[in-house]
Amino acid sequence: MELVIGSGNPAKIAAVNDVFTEDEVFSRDVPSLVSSQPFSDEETRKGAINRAAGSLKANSADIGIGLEGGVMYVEDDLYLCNWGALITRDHVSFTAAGARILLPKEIEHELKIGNELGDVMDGYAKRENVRKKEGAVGIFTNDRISRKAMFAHVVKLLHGQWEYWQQG
Ligand SMILES: O=P(O)(O)OP(=O)(O)OP(=O)(O)OC[C@H]1O[C@@H](n2cnc3c(O)ncnc32)[C@H](O)[C@@H]1O
Ligand SMILES: [Mg+2]
Repeated sequence: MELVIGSGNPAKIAAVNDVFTEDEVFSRDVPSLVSSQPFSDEETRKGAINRAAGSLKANSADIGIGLEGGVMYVEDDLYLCNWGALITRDHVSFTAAGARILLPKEIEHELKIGNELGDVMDGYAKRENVRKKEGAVGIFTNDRISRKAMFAHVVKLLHGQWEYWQQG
């Protein structure tokens, strides 16, 4: 089977490869059609769905996958949130959300003034390309859960739902 992931981000591509080990995985950097820093569950989920749909248009694969990172408020606290979508060539779609962790107030401030989390994290952690490697989730969990591992969990949720649906 052929899959296409709607991102050029290596952490996202590796997450799909980790779960769909028997399949051929392509990647296409397609637009999420939401803001570059989604600020709610709704917007982040929509970005994942748009990327899955867009990747199927850009490639002839059987399945398109979209993974999107964002942030969302619970009362006054800002959390990292993550969403995934899997869409088949026949337009059957599945969605799932990943881990959430609380972000420090200083990160919240940077995002509120318009900075993207990926850029903020590089400055905060004094590392480079955090978004393509351990991610904010890796930094704030002391490298125990990487961005790839977190997204692999989302992809597993998608894979499982699709398998369950296939069994009728
Ligand atoms: O190439 P794409 O697929 O767009 O990869 P991306 O790293 O930009 O990832 P998203 O668009 O899904 O994430 C939206 C924003 O949130 C940032 N972000 C989300 N989760 C992150 C994480 O765990 N670590 C670092 N940045 C993160 C990301 O860099 C963007 O600024
Ligand atoms: Mg992005």
